[in-house]
Amino acid sequence: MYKIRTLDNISQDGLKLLNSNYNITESDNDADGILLRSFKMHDMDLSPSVKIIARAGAGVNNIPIERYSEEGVVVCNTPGANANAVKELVVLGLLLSSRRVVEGIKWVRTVKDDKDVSKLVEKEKSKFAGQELTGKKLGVIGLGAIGVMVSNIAISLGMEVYGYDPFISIESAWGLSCDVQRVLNLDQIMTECDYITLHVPLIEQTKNLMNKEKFALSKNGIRLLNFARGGLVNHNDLKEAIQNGQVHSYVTDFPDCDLLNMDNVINIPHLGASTYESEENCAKMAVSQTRDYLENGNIINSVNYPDCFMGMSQSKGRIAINHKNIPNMLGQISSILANQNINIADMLNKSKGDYAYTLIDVDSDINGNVTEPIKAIEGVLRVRVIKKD
Ligand SMILES: NC(=O)C1=CN([C@@H]2O[C@H](COP(=O)(O)OP(=O)(O)OC[C@H]3O[C@@H](n4cnc5c(N)ncnc54)[C@H](O)[C@@H]3O)[C@@H](O)[C@H]2O)C=CC1
Ligand SMILES: O=C(O)C(=O)COP(=O)(O)O
Repeated sequence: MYKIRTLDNISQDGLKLLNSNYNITESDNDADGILLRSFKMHDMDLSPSVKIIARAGAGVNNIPIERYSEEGVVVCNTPGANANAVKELVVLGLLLSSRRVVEGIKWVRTVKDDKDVSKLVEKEKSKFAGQELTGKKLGVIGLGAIGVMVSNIAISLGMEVYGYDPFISIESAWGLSCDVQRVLNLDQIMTECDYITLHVPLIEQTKNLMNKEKFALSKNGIRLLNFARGGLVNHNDLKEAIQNGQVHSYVTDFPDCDLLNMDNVINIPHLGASTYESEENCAKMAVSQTRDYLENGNIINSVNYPDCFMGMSQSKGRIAINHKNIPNMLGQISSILANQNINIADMLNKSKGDYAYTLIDVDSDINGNVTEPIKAIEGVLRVRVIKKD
């Protein structure tokens, strides 16, 4: 029986995929796997029972990945599962920053008791005139699952799209419309574009990516959209850029006290991924990845350990070892197996950065004579025996 802890609301359609071998636990002390969305885990010490953390979503800046990696815990996310939902909200963001609909709706509420609303509307509507998207230049920073979709839909809206991503994946490059213009440095996006939208992860290198220096390069009156993370934008610098007219409007999915009452800031309460479809997609992926890891040792969409897939074990037993990516690990593991006269039927060893994973199918039962010496190897972080059903 496996125990799963949920730290956020996870779609029931996903949780339904947990079969009768699974229980949801309320306790922090006995979970095998954790499912979460944006819950901040930085202050959370994990119980040694936890083997996998699945983020039903894309961003993993709410998880202390390095610390958990050292504990041999696999952290995975669900790439692309909520991208369409975010793309659609970005389209709304482009429109909200162009057409003064928000102010218009607020104003209409103030005149709702007026006897001749329609006459008043026609008289006052010029106050809320805006601009069109067609023909404007859009800079897309980050061309991953979301950035590609946003770029492509902006092309169909008639925008001129400039894309910047020095680390673009082959898959994203294939998915990107050939009408998107490739930009090799961020400054070009700043100088060329009327609209800029951010789709990069929040990591050390992207913190305050939008700052005083960047705003100083921009045209007057740009529209900045942030559906990625608040920390990508330096809020003090943004305030100044709004005050001096460089930024006409800022549409963000990450409201912050500093900006709540500012005109020209449209705050959305982190709704990018909040559609039934996206919540279901993310939860289903997160649950199935969690199950595959717990039941078969397969790693899918991990952000800290290498992806490894050997299907279901057809052998007598399977042993899964999370370890540091250092020399002679395989040599030491296989000699322990050899000493116990255990034959290796199949094996996979892969690494990702400082960490590695070894999955071995063996033709004999695995017991403490094997697992204890493997655990004692320097650099081994976790050893798990997975039995065939
Ligand atoms: N508002 C919301 O509800 C949601 C927000 N997000 C945020 O959006 C971010 C992006 O999501 P996805 O597109 O699904 O992720 P992704 O991993 O598919 O794409 C991220 C892209 O950013 C690029 N990148 C990384 N560092 C860069 C840099 N310094 N400059 C330019 N490009 C860089 C990567 O090469 C990659 O192509 C997430 O990390 C998350 O923070 C994601 C989903 C929902
Ligand atoms: O997937 C992401 O990165 C998101 O920001 C979505 O967050 P949520 O699952 O809506 O709490």
